[in-house]
Amino acid sequence: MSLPDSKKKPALAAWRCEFQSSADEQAFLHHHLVTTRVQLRFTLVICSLVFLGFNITDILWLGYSSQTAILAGVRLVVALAAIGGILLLRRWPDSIATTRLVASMAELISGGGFLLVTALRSGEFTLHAISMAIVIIVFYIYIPNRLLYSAAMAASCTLSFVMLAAGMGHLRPVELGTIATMLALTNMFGYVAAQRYQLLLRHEYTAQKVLKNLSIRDPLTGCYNRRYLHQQLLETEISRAQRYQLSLAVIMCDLDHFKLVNDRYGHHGGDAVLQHFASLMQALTREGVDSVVRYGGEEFLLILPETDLAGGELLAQRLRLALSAQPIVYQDQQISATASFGVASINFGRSSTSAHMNMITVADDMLYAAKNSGRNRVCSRQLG
Ligand SMILES: Nc1nc2c(ncn2[C@@H]2O[C@H](COP(=O)(O)OP(=O)(O)OP(=O)(O)O)[C@@H](O)[C@H]2O)c(=O)[nH]1
Repeated sequence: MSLPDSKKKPALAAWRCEFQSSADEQAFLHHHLVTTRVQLRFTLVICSLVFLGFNITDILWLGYSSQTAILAGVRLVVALAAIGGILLLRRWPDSIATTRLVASMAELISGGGFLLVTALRSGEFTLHAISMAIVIIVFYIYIPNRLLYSAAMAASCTLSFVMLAAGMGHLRPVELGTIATMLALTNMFGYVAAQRYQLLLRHEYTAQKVLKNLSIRDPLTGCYNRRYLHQQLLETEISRAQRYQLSLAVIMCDLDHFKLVNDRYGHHGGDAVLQHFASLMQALTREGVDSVVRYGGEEFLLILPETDLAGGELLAQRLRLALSAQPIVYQDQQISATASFGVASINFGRSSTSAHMNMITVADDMLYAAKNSGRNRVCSRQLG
């Protein structure tokens, strides 16, 4: 388990505007999923209403003709696809893949529908170019999708539009060139705006994570603090062990004669010993499973899920030996340190008592038994 670094910022890929680590990106997407779904639903509703609403302009331009009926059909298909997307989002609310699929389908179908409308109303390409610019902005900004997907959809839609305009629009070269340039610029500014927005969201997420980390950890050692232990950690681990009828062990440990270390090497020397001991505990425990808490000044608590008494004792002995085996180097001096350990474990599969209520107290009693019997040793007791 590595010592968490609250100042470390995850790297971002500039063009994709995603975290370079896919684990970080997935965590961010999950964190943002509810907002993304609300935004996507809102966009689908508004876009399909606008799409349907433009039926009026079809009638105004073409009257009641077979072309108008086809256009109405196209618009209806786009609106129905949007409703299908909303239903999919409701069916799989926790799926990032579904959200992306719906966003991409929305871009594909609305882009295709829009191109069909322009082809069927081919006399108004200059006006359609304005709508095309709006469609590009909607793709980049309002449909929450992977930036690369949005960019690909917007660019291919633009290209198809320009080709349609060239083939069917009866435009002079200068008009066609102006439309193409204007739409290329719209793509460029849309991309830049989306890029800034995506980066901003990820910076904000990183800042929130750093702040959360700072609020639950001890600044000197990087271990969890006692407030986090009592507010969340202990209850979470006990409930999980109870639910799945598992063993849970805790180790209370305390550096021996630490006052003497401070007296001899100064407070900073003492701090170096605390940091060394903390990083030993972080290194020898399971990352993402075990928790190391700074319980008091030079007292630490380890919470070890799915660990029986023998497992807890083994870890405590390993830590004890690792600490005593190697002196800590501090400003060209070597500081020898030892610690005492109290282990308590409970098996929720066998225990029907409320013995876990005083688990920490028992570990603390064992720690003082270790201190009283000479220090630099491990004492343990099974609960329940
Ligand atoms: N350097 C440093 N010292 C600390 C910190 N927090 C607590 N201490 C010191 O830790 C020492 C604890 O001393 P005691 O409680 O007497 O215990 P001890 O000397 O370790 O003796 P035993 O626990 O009985 O082996 C005190 O001198 C505290 O000032 C800290 O963050 N940094």
